Amino acid sequence: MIIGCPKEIKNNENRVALTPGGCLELVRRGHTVYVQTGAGVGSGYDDDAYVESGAVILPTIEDVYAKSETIVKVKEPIASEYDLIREDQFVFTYFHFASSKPLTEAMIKSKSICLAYETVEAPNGSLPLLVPMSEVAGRMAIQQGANYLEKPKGGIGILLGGVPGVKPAKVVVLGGGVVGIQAAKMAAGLGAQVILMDINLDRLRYLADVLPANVRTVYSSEYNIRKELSTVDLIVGAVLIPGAKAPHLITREMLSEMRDGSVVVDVAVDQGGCIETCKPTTHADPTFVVDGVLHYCVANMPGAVPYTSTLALTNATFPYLLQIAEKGWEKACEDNAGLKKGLNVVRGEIVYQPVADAFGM
Ligand SMILES: NC(=O)C1=CN([C@@H]2O[C@H](COP(=O)(O)OP(=O)(O)OC[C@H]3O[C@@H](n4cnc5c(N)ncnc54)[C@H](O)[C@@H]3O)[C@@H](O)[C@H]2O)C=CC1
Ligand SMILES: CC(=O)C(=O)O
Ligand SMILES: [Mg+2]
Repeated sequence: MIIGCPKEIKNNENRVALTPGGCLELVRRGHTVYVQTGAGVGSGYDDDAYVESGAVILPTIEDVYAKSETIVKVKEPIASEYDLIREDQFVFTYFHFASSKPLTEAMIKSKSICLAYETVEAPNGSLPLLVPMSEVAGRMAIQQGANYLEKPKGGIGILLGGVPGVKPAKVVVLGGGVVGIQAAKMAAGLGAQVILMDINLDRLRYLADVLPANVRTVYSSEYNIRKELSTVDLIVGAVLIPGAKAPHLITREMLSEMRDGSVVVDVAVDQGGCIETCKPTTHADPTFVVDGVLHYCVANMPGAVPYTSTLALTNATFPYLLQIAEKGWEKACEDNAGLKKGLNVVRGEIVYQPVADAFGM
């Protein structure tokens, strides 16, 4: 198979979808690997490392798309890439279709095959290609939240853990999945008073068992969320309904109950965000203020820590890429029902129901 790995072009996206180690495994098995020059630099891999692993370096993104049957990348194609993707080309990456109608329409029009990392399922129903980046983003959410709570950054001016004799900050985490548990652990470790909300009672039982005493689990409802708004310092948005547009757990109207200088970090922004006022931001310009509340809504948080994220991501994606390379995507999906769940758009049609529902298509 001919596999191409372009350089990511989203703002401050420093991850790369294929490491030299992965490249070596593919080339050994007789596959051809094209890597765009500089694709790995942000993650610590120069072109020479790929050449030593048997890859061919191409000078432009156009070359990579034109010469490859399969494209493996990290983030969703952005507008300048839409026209590079062609009929029958197989694209393996994060897509987050439900948050972007233009992307969905462009991929339908391309007649390519789009297999989205974020909806691939493991036999136990977990999302193995989302988990590692959610682990990164969950941890980062607290680092970022703590930073923006500082006064010079626009925050209310509170230290997450407080100090002896002075109370800590209050952190509310909406969604107790992978992002949620990592965020809660980090915030608790720093000494904050943490409230972790979910609607899955079994999950709440588990969270209550494994998390420290300064994390309180609460059933997620509008009533329970509203009760915290006037006293919360930091809210982390971490809900997910796989493949679907995120539900708005905090509406524009509810936001007005929060204090000036309080912070929301809506990690769920890649699926549209669970705070109504959230809109995607970049690492270059990560925040904006609505009604006195500082919003951090970066859609590619792990892109800022590529030395961690590239390895964590490719450890998970590579075994699937190998199945696709060895068998072709159709046979690989036939043999692996969880991989097949990643198919979102195939040759001009949406094949993933929550994406179709998001746009009434
Ligand atoms: N911005 C970024 O850079 C990144 C964003 N993400 C995103 O973070 C979000 C969360 O991902 P994960 O934690 O991996 O998902 P997950 O599936 O592990 O957890 C989601 C949790 O939300 C809960 N939930 C659903 N509806 C709820 C409600 N109404 N109230 C409270 N909880 C509710 C579920 O029960 C589940 O426990 C996703 O949108 C994911 O794509 C992940 C990584 C990076
Ligand atoms: C999952 C996601 O949005 C990211 O890793 O950038
Ligand atoms: Mg206000």
